[in-house]
Amino acid sequence: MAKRDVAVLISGSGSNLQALIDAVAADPDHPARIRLVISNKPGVYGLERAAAAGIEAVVIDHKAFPDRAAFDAALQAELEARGIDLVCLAGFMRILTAPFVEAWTGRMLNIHPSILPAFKGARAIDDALAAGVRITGVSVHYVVPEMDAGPIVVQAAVPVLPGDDHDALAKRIHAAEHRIYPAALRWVAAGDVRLAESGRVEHLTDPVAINSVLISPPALG
Ligand SMILES: Nc1nc2c(c(=O)[nH]1)N[C@@H](CN(C=O)c1ccc(C(=O)N[C@@H](CCC(=O)O)C(=O)O)cc1)CN2
Ligand SMILES: NCC(=O)N[C@@H]1O[C@H](COP(=O)([O-])[O-])[C@@H](O)[C@H]1O
Repeated sequence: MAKRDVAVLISGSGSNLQALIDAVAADPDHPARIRLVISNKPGVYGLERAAAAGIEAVVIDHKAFPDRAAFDAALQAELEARGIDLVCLAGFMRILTAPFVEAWTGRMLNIHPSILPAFKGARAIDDALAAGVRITGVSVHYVVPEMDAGPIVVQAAVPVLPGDDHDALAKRIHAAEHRIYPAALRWVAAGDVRLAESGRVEHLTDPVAINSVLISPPALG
């Protein structure tokens, strides 16, 4: 089966990008290959991670465009030029326009630091802390025009511990993200998980096997 050509879109540190890079590099038979990294911000550490992995990286600075549609058109041109057929948003912090997202229906994933639909948006970890929940988590979902409303591929629970501040919870959240995003990429790239015409996510592999591996929260602390 031909490998899926993947682009990873970032805006910052790129720890999820690194988790995807490491997972793909660890398996010569991985169904995906990361061909391109795109950042909407210059100078971010994720670009150094791409360079260290020998992956082509480009900056498409959203501030250089008059509006979202123009920025998204530049993204689309870059993705088409390189024959990308699967996009992973990994800490990519720009809301994308509906025409762009609809062109990638079923072929664009996002990692979000909450158990969606709870705590949508750019401040999910702080919002969970402010809400006083004892359990939060992480979600991988297909991207749809409505922000963080796409069909769920997989979720994992992450406990909120007494005394947690943003950094303590973020560390635990990231550890869970770095486990479930590589798993989700493998399943989608292999065709074990797909978005049906109905809008439902179909797990062609035994969903119990998938979810039982991933629900267990990471080690506490
Ligand atoms: N059309 C969609 N675009 C994006 C989605 C989506 O589901 N549909 N997911 C986001 C990722 N995301 C949460 O997971 C998210 C990222 C950024 C924001 C946001 O408010 N961005 C602001 C700028 C914030 C900043 O620059 O720090 C904005 O775009 O004006 C909300 C949710 C990616 N895109
Ligand atoms: N709403 C989107 C959002 O909050 N995304 C979050 O940004 C972080 C990026 O970290 P990284 O750059 O180290 O991968 C991740 O925790 C990701 O879930």
